[in-house]
Amino acid sequence: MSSGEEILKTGSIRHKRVHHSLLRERSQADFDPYELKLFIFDSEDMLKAKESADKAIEIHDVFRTPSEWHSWDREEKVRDAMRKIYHFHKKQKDIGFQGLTYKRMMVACEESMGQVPVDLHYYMFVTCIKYLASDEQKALWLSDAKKLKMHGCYAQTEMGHGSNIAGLETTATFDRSTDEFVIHTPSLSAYKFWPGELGKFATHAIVFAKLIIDGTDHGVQSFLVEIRDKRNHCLLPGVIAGDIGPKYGFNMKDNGYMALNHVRIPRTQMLSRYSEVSEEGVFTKKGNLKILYTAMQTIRILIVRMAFKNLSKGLTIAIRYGIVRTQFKDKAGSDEERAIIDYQTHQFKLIPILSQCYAFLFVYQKVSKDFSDLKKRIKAGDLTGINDLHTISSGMKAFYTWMTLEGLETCRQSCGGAGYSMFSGLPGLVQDYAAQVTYEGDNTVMAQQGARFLVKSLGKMMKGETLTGWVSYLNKVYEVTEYKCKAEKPEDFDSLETLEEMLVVKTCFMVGDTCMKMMQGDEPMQTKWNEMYQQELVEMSKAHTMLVTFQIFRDGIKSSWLQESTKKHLCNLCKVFAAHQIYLDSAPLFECGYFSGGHQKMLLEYMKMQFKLIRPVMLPLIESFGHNDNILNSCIGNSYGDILENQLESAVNSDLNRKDMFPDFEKYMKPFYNAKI
Ligand SMILES: Cc1cc2nc3c(=O)[nH]c(=O)nc-3n(C[C@H](O)[C@H](O)[C@H](O)COP(=O)(O)OP(=O)(O)OC[C@H]3O[C@@H](n4cnc5c(N)ncnc54)[C@H](O)[C@@H]3O)c2cc1C
Repeated sequence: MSSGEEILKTGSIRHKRVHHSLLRERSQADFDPYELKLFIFDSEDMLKAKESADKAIEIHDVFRTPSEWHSWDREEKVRDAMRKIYHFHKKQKDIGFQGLTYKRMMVACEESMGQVPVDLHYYMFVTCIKYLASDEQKALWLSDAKKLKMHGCYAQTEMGHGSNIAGLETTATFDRSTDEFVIHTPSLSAYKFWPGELGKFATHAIVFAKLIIDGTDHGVQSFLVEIRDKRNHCLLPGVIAGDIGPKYGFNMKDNGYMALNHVRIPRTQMLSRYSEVSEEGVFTKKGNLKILYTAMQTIRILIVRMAFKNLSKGLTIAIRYGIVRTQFKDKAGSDEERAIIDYQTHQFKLIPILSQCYAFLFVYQKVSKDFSDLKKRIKAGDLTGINDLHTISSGMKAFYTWMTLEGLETCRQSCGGAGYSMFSGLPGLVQDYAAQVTYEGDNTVMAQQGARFLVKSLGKMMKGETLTGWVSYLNKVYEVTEYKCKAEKPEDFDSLETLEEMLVVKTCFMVGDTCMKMMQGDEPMQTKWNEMYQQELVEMSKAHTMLVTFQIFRDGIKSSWLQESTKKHLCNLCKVFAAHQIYLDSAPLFECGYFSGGHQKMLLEYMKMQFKLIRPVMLPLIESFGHNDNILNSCIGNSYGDILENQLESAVNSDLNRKDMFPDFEKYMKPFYNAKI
């Protein structure tokens, strides 16, 4: 048992006592954390929405997630999610959200509720109707979809075809005699596999299938197919569907499989904003298909948002735990153990992730704004910038989700054994997030889209065109690779201009070198892309994305309305972001002769200097993201710094402790103890 003095030092949720180290670190903020919080949530309105949602959740048990949630099976988790979304809809009018739009409430609540059985419906199905349906179709379907009278899923992936959408096998054959399409799954590899909400819930699916008219293949198109009878929720004739079973994460989601056996739908259910089939069976394309990028853009922006939301959750847990958890006495005779966050290696683990978290936040704000400007331009018929935004967001999708997954795993490891317990909340974060590197375009494939744009851009530049936008730095591609680093001591790296120069030189060298290789030799382009230089292409795509991220982060800080006292810390994080990216892979800078002996060591020393500045404000910087204890649902990352009582309580209440004796113990184990076998 602990002594009275020890007890007072610990955080305790039960006794509403905050750990003294967290109190000290919170009071250490030399900037206004509320101001930063306001900035993160973008507006007072949004922050208020979030705070109202938090309050409503506090007073309504149904929204709260108990610690036992971590050990629930799939069925319990799905039921919990259904219950939450039902009460959210039902009580939205009288639980303190008054005056806020539905969308704002939903955004404010989504994190507290976790995965619910309608998010794919809203993010994918409703978005598809908005972007792919004709005006007449929208008038028919959109309102029902928004009200959930129609619950839809997005059925693209097949067992045999994921990244290569052109290879999909499901067919939609036009039958002129009945004015219908016949949707059919011709083989095992054509089974739809993975769509979220298909397994148990969806009444409708947007099915991606090859359009066949009179034996001619017109490529993949999308079709609205009713799959379950709304009266009894049974599958309709010709539809075979179900849940795909347990997964690495996302286990509260009913990802499904589906085969369609000659299912007939009216001709008018082909989504016809960009292509259409007439009664006579004439296929026509209309509008500019590039506008379709805007549908993808909505999801990609959401993915950038999910990156900093998830990283900030993992970091809130890891930083609080790092401050409260102590190991080893530093000085002989001292009673005090050192907080693990004060070990240099611990700061090396967490501070670069904190810098990435803020970088992604600034990028999210920038691309959201660029996207809404782009949508206005598109309405006026101007598509300028659509390619640029599309390709930079492919790279962001790939590299941010990879970095976030790695960052979350690092947060988990930084909590030692406690981070291995499901009750810490960290394994669940890693597992659920892991899907993001695969869905919405596998990362390796996305990274290559970014690379393709760079190769094309360099080609244009070499033909004499002046590049603009995010690739404008490539205008000086060969000139900058002649630069030499002027740093003679660690302090010389302490300038945003110097750090940008390093990133520019590195990217130019990688892009220039790879593109040169792509231009030489007689091998077919496909061979060069897929067999000879694919790794270099992906690496240069990363370098480009990191450079653009740094630039957006830096410019965002400069142009923000934040006070200098806050900007100073964000600027330090921005410097860490750049220095860490170079430190992780400085080989290209040595290869092109920009770096010489000693520079890597100086860079390391420079990062140590930066870490000293950031360490005292790590807690207020991360707590500004405002994740409350219900959202984190972590026995080690709560706002009280209660890592002992709470951890033990979670353990005591866990599944295996509900029965004194394990089932079948008497039969299989007891005989050993009684020497009977
Ligand atoms: C949790 C989750 C939810 C999902 N939700 C949906 C949904 O709602 N609707 C839906 O339709 N689908 C959904 N999917 C499916 C998802 O979109 C696909 O898994 C994804 O497109 C990748 O396809 P695949 O699984 O067939 O992998 P593959 O394309 O077979 O890729 C396998 C591996 O091969 C590599 N690879 C593939 N092509 C190349 C290449 N050209 N060069 C180099 N490497 C390559 C990839 O990098 C990957 O490592 C979901 C998936 C998950 C995990």
